[in-house]
Amino acid sequence: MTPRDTIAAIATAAGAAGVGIVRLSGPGCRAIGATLLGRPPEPRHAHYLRFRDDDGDVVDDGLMLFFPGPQSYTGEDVLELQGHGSPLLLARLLRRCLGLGARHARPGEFTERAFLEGRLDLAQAEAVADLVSAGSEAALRAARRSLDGEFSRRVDAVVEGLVALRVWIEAALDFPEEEVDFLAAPELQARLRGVAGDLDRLRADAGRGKRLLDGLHVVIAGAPNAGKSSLLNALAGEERAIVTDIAGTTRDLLRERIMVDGIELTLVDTAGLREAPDQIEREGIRRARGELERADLVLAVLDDQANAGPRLDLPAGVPVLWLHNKSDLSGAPVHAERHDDGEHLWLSARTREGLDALRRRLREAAGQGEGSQGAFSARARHLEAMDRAAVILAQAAKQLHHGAGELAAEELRRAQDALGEITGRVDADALLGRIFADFCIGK
Ligand SMILES: Nc1nc2c(c(=O)[nH]1)N(C=O)[C@@H](CNc1ccc(C(=O)N[C@@H](CCC(=O)O)C(=O)O)cc1)CN2
Ligand SMILES: Nc1nc2c(ncn2[C@@H]2O[C@H](COP(=O)(O)OP(=O)(O)OP(=O)(O)O)[C@@H](O)[C@H]2O)c(=O)[nH]1
Ligand SMILES: [Mg+2]
Repeated sequence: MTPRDTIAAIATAAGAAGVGIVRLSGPGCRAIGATLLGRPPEPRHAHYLRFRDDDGDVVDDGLMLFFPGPQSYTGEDVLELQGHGSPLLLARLLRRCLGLGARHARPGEFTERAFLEGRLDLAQAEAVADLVSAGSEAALRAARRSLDGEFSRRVDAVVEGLVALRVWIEAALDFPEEEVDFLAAPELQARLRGVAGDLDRLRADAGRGKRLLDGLHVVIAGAPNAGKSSLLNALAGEERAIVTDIAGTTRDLLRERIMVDGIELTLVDTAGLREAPDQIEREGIRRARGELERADLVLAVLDDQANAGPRLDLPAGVPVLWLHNKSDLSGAPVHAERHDDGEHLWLSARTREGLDALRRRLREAAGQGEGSQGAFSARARHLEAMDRAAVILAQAAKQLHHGAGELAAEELRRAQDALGEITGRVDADALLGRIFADFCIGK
């Protein structure tokens, strides 16, 4: 292990605040602390002191905390200088530390060191960032769970299942006279299906976790003049989009981050879908279609007076909520109906009647309902790794079926590596040790 240098940064947000913290990590912490305090700092003790420049001028008064490694956030020696939350003061305090031999930390470097020291795995380190940037209570809870290792434990459980399978297969290969029977054993096939099922469930839960973090991507679509832009404005609570009674008003995509009862979501207003007369509008419609492909939820806006207008042609597989707008004109009462093509709501963007019911649906769709219980945060990177592992597992099942044990074992190892990328620790050896401990091949 090469000795690391000592890093320093202002750990608190930019801007004036009650208190601000300069944090250091690395082997120089003890000496820098001793220089500033005039004696070695006691471990985990709050020292009150005056922070001074190298020429003795008082910069600030504040607290010093020294955490000797490995009992610290990074696992290295950590020093914290807690001063008043003035950006100018904190910059001076930081400069003083740099003068004493520390260097400026790169973004994420403290958490990176915590990972390198084995204090956190990769998924947990990512959860630290997700926790800090969470835009909703549910996202916060999910990031908390990932930081506590719930996601990592689920990944490890699947990896453990894979390793156990591989050990079986490899054992079978070592006894060639019994190999064929052993590989074809229904129990082995069933176990492989079991692991694949666990992976599927983990993938689904992680997908939910990702949606919680990213916020729901909601696209408003419909015929021209149906009231799409009016709906965006009503939900945003501000006149963001231009509304006129001219069909074809909206051309560009208009994105709004909105809060619905404390949940953040992205709403996208789009050009009305029709055979457009001009080139600009046609481009707008092309963009609208592209956006629909990426939607988590489509709000399909219909003008409730225009009985059964032309069918909207929406991409398959995207959840749709049908909104019968302008109910104030059609006279239809505000209500909901469930049809074969999904749920239909009657509302009025103008009078705002029915908007609360829509907000409730959005809230449910964002996973803030019952569904978010027990969710953990996850990222696209994690989902991609699980997708790869699932494809490889399907391949392994085929090979096992054909009695190609050697190849199946190799695929299982690749699936394991793919999942290992999530936590960043492919400690197969440790797992193998644990599994071999209660594997009675030698008996
Ligand atoms: N002042 C301050 N507050 C902070 C942090 C920090 O770095 N400084 N954190 C930074 O993100 C978070 C807390 N994370 C931390 C995680 C572990 C340890 C730590 O010292 N762990 C030791 C001791 C455990 C114990 O005494 O029970 C250990 O695990 O061995 C400290 C902070 C949030 N609040
Ligand atoms: N009475 C009534 N009028 C509405 C309602 N919603 C929208 N309108 C009116 O319908 C017209 C079209 O509204 P927009 O919000 O611009 O419709 P749009 O779907 O965005 O139209 P394009 O951008 O052209 O595709 C405007 O005159 C709105 O004031 C509603 O709920 N009730
Ligand atoms: Mg519009």
